Amino acid sequence: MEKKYIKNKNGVNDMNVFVMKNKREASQKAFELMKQEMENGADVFGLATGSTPEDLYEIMTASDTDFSGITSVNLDEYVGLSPEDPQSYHYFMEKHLFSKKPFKETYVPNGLAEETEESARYNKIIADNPIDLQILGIGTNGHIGFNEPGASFDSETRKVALVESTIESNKVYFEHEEDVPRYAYSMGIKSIMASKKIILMAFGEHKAEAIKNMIEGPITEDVPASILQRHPNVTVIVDEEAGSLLKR
Ligand SMILES: N[C@@H]1[C@@H](O)[C@H](O)[C@@H](COP(=O)(O)O)O[C@@H]1O
Repeated sequence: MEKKYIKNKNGVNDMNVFVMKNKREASQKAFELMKQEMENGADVFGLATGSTPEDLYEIMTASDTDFSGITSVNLDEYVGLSPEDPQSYHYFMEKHLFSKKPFKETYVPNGLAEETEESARYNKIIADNPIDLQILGIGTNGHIGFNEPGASFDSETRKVALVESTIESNKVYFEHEEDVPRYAYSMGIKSIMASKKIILMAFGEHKAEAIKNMIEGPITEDVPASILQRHPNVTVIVDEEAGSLLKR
């Protein structure tokens, strides 16, 4: 089952919003859009971590689609974690996708690198590999990547401090709360906005408020994802729970 809403906004771009029955169907939809983009020549993907894209990555790995011509650029990484650390986003990407499907090139920020050098290195990677299709999740507070509320819409890759609610949400992935890193390297909002197309997915009731604010609320740095209203090509794919507060 699929319902499509185009949210008309005065003076800003329309967003394609698909409300799907569940995460599986939503991820299948995202995969179809991804394949369409590949047929249209897309060869650089911006990729995300977290529970949101897990099913999409599973569908990608189970498919016979060839990704060996695709370059991927990930959104973020925890500062202080090595790529081999099972809690790192490097490890997550290897486990869920890269170890199963060969890509041409894969980039993730290096959590062990020094701040200034790493930010410059990653900004150059993004400049050299303009993103055709960016996959996004969303935090319960409306963050994208690790761009927390208050992040400048002009931001590029940099070291960011995670806010308390993000640490709280992410502690389920760690044995002890004090193990959750307090900082991350994150692609900035300006770089996310530079991608040609964006697919943002969200699942579960706990995301409903963020989805409503992102699509129907004012464009404000207090809700980082609200900037997507200004992007010319965004598709939002949610399950019924995450879409439950949207106006029909
Ligand atoms: N930095 C990541 C984001 O890229 C992700 O979209 C979000 C939601 O996570 P989840 O998909 O697990 O709900 O939070 C994390 O903190």
